[in-house]
Amino acid sequence: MTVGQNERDDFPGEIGFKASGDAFSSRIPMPHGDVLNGPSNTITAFVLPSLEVLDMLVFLLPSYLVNYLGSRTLQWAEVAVVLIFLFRELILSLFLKGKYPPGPRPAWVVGNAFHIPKTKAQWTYFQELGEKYGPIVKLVFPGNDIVVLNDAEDVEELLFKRAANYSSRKPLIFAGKYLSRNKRMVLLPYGPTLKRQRQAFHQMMHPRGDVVSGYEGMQYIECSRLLFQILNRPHDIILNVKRFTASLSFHLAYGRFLSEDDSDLKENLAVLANFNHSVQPGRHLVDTFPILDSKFIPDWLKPWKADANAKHERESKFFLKLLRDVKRRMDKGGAPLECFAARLWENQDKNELDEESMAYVAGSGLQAGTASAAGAILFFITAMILYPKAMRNAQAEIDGALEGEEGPPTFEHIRQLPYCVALCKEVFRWTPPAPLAFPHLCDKEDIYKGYTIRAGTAVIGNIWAIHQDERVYKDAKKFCPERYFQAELPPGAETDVLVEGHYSFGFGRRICPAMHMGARIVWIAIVQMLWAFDIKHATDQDGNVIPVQEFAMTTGMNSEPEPFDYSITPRSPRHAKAINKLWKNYQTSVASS
Ligand code: HEM
Repeated sequence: MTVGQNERDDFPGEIGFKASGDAFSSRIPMPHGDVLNGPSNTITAFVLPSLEVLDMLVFLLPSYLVNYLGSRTLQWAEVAVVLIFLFRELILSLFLKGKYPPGPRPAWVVGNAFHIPKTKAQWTYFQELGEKYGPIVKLVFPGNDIVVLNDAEDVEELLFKRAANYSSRKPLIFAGKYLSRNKRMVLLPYGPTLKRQRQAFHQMMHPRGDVVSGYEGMQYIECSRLLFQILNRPHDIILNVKRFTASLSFHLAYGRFLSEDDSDLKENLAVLANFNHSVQPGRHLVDTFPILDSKFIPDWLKPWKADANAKHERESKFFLKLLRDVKRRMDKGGAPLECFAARLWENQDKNELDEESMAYVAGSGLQAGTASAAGAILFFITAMILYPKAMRNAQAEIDGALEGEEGPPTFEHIRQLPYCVALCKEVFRWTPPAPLAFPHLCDKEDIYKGYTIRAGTAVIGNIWAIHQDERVYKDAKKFCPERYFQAELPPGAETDVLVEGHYSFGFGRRICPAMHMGARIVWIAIVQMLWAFDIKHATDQDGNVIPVQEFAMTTGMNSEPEPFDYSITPRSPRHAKAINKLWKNYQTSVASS
């Protein structure tokens, strides 16, 4: 079946994209070309499955014949293989050429599985494919295809406008069925469970009587801790930034500070590492060949299952402990708790979520907030080293806005800091912290620009490539806040402005449900660090500058800069004094909490 365009959004609990009429609003104003929708091609519905059968035959036939019919028939097997091969090539050239998006030629049986680099950033590989084959590229994987979209126009059409068909996720056996027991939001297929979880997330983002700004108090506390720690342990910047985002996410999720002995932090990072590891493409064979999970295969032949179950036990215990602790504090009475988990307990009946699902919703908040925001802040630091003029412009703007105030800027200053707003947006564009977002799944066969996209295809929006499009972003490789600069922000734009003009928070109905919160976390950390510190190249013993390699970044679902050398120093003794004073004040409230 071919899916119609612009199906209505009937999916409540969404924030971050506006349903205007039948279409989703676009992140970037793009010149939309005509979409060349061809008719549904019925031949392909039969031809492609037949090709897969042929591949299977080629793979299985020789061993079958040798095993069951004896070695004399081997010659016949060889002839059969050659004939099937020729027949397959004929079908390919006669019927399929041009029906599917182009891409690297798949190998038999394994398709393009071994073409995707494991160590090099996958987004640059997909970008290179885009340059070679055109913006829409197809890769063949056993079990399902991948279509990569390297152009904003195609992302806008498929992932936003046709979101009704492109908002699911590929079912993952290891990470989804066993490790997360089908409760982790980011892996949920499109359907009622996802709807309930996103609805719950939406409520959490709206603390009592106010919107995301209701969580500002804890953001100031964690920011002042970050500044204090950088001042006192400047060599540990990566750890300091990660502790900041983990601590803040923890605070937002459970309404308390991380334990002083770091046990919460370590457990959170260990659980997060288990998950990130298990969703890497090709990590578990069972996700490529789901038949390996068949009930006819005994458990002792599935060692991966015990591994997934053990990891589930660990994370579920951690998330449940934290959730129940919030309930205990709520039952004790006193001031109402302002955190995600408290919102979940209050709305338990309305949301129809069981206890473990609630634990996973709050846990998802904790974990998703930790990695992406840290990546963005670390990329900001590399940008300041490489583009000192941007840093000086931002600092001059901050100094002008504060007019002799003692402390750092707050959210109240956002309208007076349009250059800093532009700088933060440019960080999201220049080096998106989740460069491939998370693959969406095509539910029903679709035709787009004359290409068939089969049901079950994973569709990846390559944020990296889209953000490097020279037609939209001139000198795209350069960090240039000026491209976003608006001297005056439109009234009421404070919440939206940071998430507009780029795709760093993903697409359509799976767009990051905490994008406003995430963007504000990055903004406040950036402006307070700019107020407090000068960030520069490090120098060696002879005073030579130690270079920082632009775009040297880790690969995986989330990305951050590879370790780099830097120098970070307080801008003046006055700033150092103010940082110490601020943290001392907050420390008293931390100690009494
Ligand atoms: C700079 C900060 C952040 C960035 C850049 C970011 C980016 C993203 C991206 C790219 C996705 C995938 C979207 C897609 O599939 O199209 C995502 C999903 C998600 N994010 Fe964020 N995020 C950030 C902060 C946060 C925070 C603070 C939270 C929680 C408090 C959060 C919670 C989630 C969740 C639960 C999902 C899964 C949504 C779904 O699958 O339906 N994120 N985020």
